[in-house]
Amino acid sequence: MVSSTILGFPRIGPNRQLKKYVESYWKGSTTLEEMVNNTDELRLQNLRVMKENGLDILPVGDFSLYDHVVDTALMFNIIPKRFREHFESELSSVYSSNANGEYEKKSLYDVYFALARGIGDNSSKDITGGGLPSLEMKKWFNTNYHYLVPEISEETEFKLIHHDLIKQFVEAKQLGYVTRPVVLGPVTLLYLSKIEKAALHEHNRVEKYSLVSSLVPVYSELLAGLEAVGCKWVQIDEPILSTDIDEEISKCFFSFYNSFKSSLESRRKANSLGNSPEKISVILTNYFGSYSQNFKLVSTLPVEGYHFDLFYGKADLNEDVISGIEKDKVVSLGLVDGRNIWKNDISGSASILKYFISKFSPENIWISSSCSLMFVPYGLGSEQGKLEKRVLDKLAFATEKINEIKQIKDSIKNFDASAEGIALESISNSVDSDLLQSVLFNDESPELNRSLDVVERKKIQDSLYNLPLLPTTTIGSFPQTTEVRKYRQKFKKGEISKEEYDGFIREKTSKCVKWQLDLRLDVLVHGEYERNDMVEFFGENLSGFTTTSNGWVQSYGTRCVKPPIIYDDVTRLNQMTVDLTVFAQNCANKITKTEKNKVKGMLTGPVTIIQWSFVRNDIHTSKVAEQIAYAIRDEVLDLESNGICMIQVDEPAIREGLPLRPKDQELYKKWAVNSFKLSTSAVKNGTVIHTHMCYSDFNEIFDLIKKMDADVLTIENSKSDLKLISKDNNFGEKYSGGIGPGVYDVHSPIIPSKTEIRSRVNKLLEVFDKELLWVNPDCGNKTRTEEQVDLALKNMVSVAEELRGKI
Ligand SMILES: Nc1nc2c(c(=O)[nH]1)N[C@@H](CNc1ccc(C(=O)N[C@@H](CCC(=O)N[C@@H](CCC(=O)N[C@@H](CCC(=O)O)C(=O)O)C(=O)O)C(=O)O)cc1)CN2
Ligand code: MET
Ligand SMILES: [Zn+2]
Repeated sequence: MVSSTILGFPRIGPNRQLKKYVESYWKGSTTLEEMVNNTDELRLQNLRVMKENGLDILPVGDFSLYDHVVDTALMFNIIPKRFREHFESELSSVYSSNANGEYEKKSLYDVYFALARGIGDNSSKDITGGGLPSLEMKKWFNTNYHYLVPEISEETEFKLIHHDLIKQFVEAKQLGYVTRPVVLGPVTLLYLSKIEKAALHEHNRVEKYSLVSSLVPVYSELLAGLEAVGCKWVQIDEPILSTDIDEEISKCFFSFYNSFKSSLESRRKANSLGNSPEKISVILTNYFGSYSQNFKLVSTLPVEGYHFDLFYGKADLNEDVISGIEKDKVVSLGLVDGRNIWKNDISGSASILKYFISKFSPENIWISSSCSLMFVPYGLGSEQGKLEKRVLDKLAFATEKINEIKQIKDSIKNFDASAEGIALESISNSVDSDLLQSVLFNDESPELNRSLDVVERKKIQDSLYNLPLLPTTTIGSFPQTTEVRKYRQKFKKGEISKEEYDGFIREKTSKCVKWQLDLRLDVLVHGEYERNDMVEFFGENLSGFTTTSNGWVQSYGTRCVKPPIIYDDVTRLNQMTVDLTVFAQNCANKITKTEKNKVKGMLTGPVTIIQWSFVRNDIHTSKVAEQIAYAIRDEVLDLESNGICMIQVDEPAIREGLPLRPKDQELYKKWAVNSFKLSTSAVKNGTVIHTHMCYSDFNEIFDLIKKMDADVLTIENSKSDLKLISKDNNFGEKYSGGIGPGVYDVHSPIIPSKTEIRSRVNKLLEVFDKELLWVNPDCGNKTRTEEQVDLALKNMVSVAEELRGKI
């Protein structure tokens, strides 16, 4: 019989309990023991829910207190030097304890949360002094989840420093669950990691992947440990297989999986006590796309099964791939979409399943989710009676998706493979039709282009606004304090009136304008106090969207987002931001008694709205982008006609949306760029269009950024080691718009010193024309405290003012 399973389940709990449990421990209002008990209970609750909803095999090790990549790094002792030194005594107690037995638990949690959050946060009063920066955060493939980047150096000594995964397996087994531990694979781990320059003579990839041989012993120790306690299957995640891997990475796969197999075999021999347990099997797991040509390599690896993402990797429903699967392998079919919230087409899924049953033995087939279900909300329970029925009827969140897997399994009960033939053509992909009809695919359309180029526009803009050299600005949001969130919560619950809520937001906004003027910032913002989130807010204000009351998804650590759902055609019903932006501009005019300081309008662009929402899948995404772009375009024009002459359209997710394989990227780039241009190009040449990006590698999307044709680009830069401004790139010569690479990292609670900011600006001045350079933080201020923002911006403005006289 086929088995039902999933690759992973949401960790945050049905009501974001993870956030509450972990954050209250950080604040010191609960003890470590309470936090551990609470989160253990959450983890066990997940197992119960998975089982009750019909799964045969449950994942373990998919749960995490912060992030599964940092979990893996810590388990294998990948701890950067700054933390190893700081926690020397704690770590030695961990190392000296018997990994099987009890180690000093607190020590390891301290190290873990320090890696994730850094040391020197605002829980200590020492917010200005140094501190240890956390690991860098990066996007997990093309999702809005962020993982922590492990740092490997020549001093890294891979070793298995605890046995928590084995303990979790045993615990689940004792509770009667059949489970499959989930482990991040070695090649993907290296791919995601940062190799400290010290480890390499040249920053050289060959050496990075050669480290894989040192990972063989730790993985084989872990798997041998699991085998010894009766574990039959382990899921090794290698989503890097959804990208085009090169020769080096292919070799790395080949060498790891082969050496690992023999290493495990020697451990078995060494440990053999007569009654050796059944051998553990590996299911190699790829998701977010197809294996495509990588399957040739994969099919030669000594693993016992493969997982296929049959939602985003439908290309694998192909004779070449399927004929490469040996008959005795397990095939795990990712039939239920782990990235989106629409109900499954059960009969379509059943057809795919039937096809596989006609080729492989049912005992060797698993029905699964395309990827972990952590990218969709926990369950529809709390939406009942709140969401419109016609929308609710179309949805399946994580819990319902498990149920769908069971339904798919049940639907083939009476299927007789020998009687009913299923042709491959009947289950493989169809091609999109009338795509090219959209204005987004017509580069020359006047709707997409401004009448003057960026250099000519700058001349007009300079004459209008009289900004100083190195103008200072912020990215938009100001702190979303507990007070702000409480007011919004009360308003949503009906405890305060709309008038009272609006009054409070205006008061915050006017104070924020005064604050910025006191700081002597040149271009102001209104602060975004009225927004719960930069995407959800627009979802609440545009037609065709709906928002949920509890549809949270983890974005990083304990931070979550509530992606809106796009279920119909999108139109703008009313002005969304004009009132408050004009209010902020009037506040500024009143205070300065001039119209000198401009307030920048603040909107989110179509690509980011799409990327951070759950999008309908009955039309091509570019069509949805076109609809949103027209709505934003109307808003931009209304802001302009109400006197707002600088307008920022944020596109932080533009890099994240880039398809994983180069062959799919051109189409995306076209509609992504043109939907931004459609949103912004209707304004007068004197109106300054800003855009903002973060979590992007500037190098990778430079051409795309240039084509967007914004007047000013502010971009995250401080965390990525100033890669952007390395002189070799010549960006200074190639980019002719205004540019504001962030001069400090807003995601760290540590206050940037003037020295640090000055050194960054000076480096930027070596690369970019001083007439084009802006001075700003690298992202919005919403997650910081007001005190942190005040100190950081004071330093930033002071540096800009000093330098103006000197350059
Ligand atoms: N969608 C999206 N994706 C993004 C970003 C982004 O800004 N938006 N930024 C990047 C980084 N990601 C981030 C993701 C989340 C948060 C974040 O701070 N999230 C908040 C929730 C923000 C929110 O929507 N809050 C709501 C709901 C508030 C809430 O939780 N209320 C409490 C009660 C109020 C209180 O006492 O705090 C409750 O319901 O229990 C609001 O403000 O209205 C959190 O998890 O804490 C920050 C950055 C990349 N991806
Ligand atoms: C994740 S990008 C954030 C841009 C937004 N304007 C803000 O300042 O919060
Ligand atoms: Zn940002």
